[in-house]
Amino acid sequence: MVTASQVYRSTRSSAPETKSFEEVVIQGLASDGGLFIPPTIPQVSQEILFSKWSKLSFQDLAFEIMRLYVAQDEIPDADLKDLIQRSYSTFRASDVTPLAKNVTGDKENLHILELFHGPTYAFKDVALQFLGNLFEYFLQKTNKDLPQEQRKKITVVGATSGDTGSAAIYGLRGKKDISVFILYPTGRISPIQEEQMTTVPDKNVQTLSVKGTFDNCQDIVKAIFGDKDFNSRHNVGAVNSINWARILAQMTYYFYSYFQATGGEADKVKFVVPSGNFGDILAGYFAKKMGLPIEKLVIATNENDILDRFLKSGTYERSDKVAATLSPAMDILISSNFERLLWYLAYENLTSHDALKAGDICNTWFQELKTKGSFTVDKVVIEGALKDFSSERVSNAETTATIKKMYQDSQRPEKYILDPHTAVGVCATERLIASDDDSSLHYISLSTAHPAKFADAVNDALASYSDYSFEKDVLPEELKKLGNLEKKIKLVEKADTELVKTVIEEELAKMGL
Ligand SMILES: Cc1ncc(COP(=O)(O)O)c(C=O)c1O
Ligand SMILES: N[C@@H](CCOP(=O)(O)O)C(=O)O
Repeated sequence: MVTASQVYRSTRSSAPETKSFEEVVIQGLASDGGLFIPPTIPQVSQEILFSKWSKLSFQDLAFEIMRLYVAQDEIPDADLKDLIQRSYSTFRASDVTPLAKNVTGDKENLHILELFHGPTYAFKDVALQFLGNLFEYFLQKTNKDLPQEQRKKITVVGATSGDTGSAAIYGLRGKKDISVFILYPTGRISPIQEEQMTTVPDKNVQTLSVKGTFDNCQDIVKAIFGDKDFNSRHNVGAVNSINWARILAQMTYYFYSYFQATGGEADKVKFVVPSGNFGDILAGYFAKKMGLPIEKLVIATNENDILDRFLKSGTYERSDKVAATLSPAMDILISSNFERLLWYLAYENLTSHDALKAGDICNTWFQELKTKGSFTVDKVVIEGALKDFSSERVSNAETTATIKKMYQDSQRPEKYILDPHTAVGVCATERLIASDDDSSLHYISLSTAHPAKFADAVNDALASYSDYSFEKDVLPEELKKLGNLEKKIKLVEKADTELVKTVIEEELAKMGL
């Protein structure tokens, strides 16, 4: 039996058709340009949450959550468990996403959720190790017993501001019937991020360094998905958080860390999430809507603050003026996943609770964004958003000051070193702790990357401390070796969709897969 939360529809569709989990994972982006969502969010009772789920391991919890969104017919229990076990066996931490509790001592209840213990040292591994195995699983089923020339092949095309790219590559390298093309903005990712992506020798992987911004790369990827001809020739697949499986896999750590922080009690918890494309925090929104009693989800942005401005003004505005900040993976002005949230806000606001009408409204907003460069939502929509979210904007100077402050003041462990994205979140968290002045609240601040990935920002903040050494205190052995490996980069001189498509087809021919 398929339940209501195991079928999907596009955020822009006003037609009754729905899709299966497999269809949305393989297709990535809906053909009308919208994103896939489950119109019904499953509900988990407080009884199940606190007497059952709070006692589960990360992997068992992931299974319980995913089961609600994936029908048995599509992935039977044993296969889903196996996919989960294999995906998290590559992590360096046995509990996958450990929580550093009370980092600043007992008074603040400030807990840091370390999401960087996967193969590429960023939170993206949590979802992309799983998505890589999921692509392989579905392809193996489809291609079983087919001769080579009839096998279905997927061409993954993704955009990265630094972390998604390497996590996708490590999730998909060497996988049969899959080729991977990752676009990144030339000169706007850190040297280690570039080394991680470009030193992978597998034949099925190619990085494309594009002259432009991350938003340009993301626009090209979306245009490629919208190109019916190209798509039917190459079966384009998505690894960005437009792919629903990314959001699904990220839900687990909201539940898991909540139970770790509160000891399994239903205490008040705020999650603070360094945000760019809005995929990470959206997983928290689903956890909250499923019944986890989250007090608030706090969007922490750097100086590229479209989300913060939207919550304050109700106007979502396209702009080309992306600032290069100390947290470059969040240098994003168009946050893909915001569209998913807007669909639910439109839906909740309709007294008829009509999914088709919600699709219509969402479509109108995004057509306006395309034609006029902005759209404005009603006050009630913003009021709806503010029930679940608040936002904080953090400057470069505050980011540096937070890395320093944590190094000086942390107690468990001492001299805790933050990456600049995590520092944006921790700065926002410290602000809230001061303004809330409520010792019963727990704060879980998401640590989205290992500091080794952002040497310049970390060294700028800490170089003046005589006992600090990046090589000794921060850089893992595994990352030290990357500098000696050969790099495979293809430069794309202009952020142009046609040019990128041509390059992909040339490279695909060379791969000969
Ligand atoms: C290190 C890091 N932190 C935060 C973010 C923002 O996450 P999201 O795009 O899901 O909002 C990203 C990139 O997405 C990232 O790479
Ligand atoms: N910060 C990301 C940008 C892409 O976001 P995604 O979550 O939609 O893949 C990156 O590091 O690439």
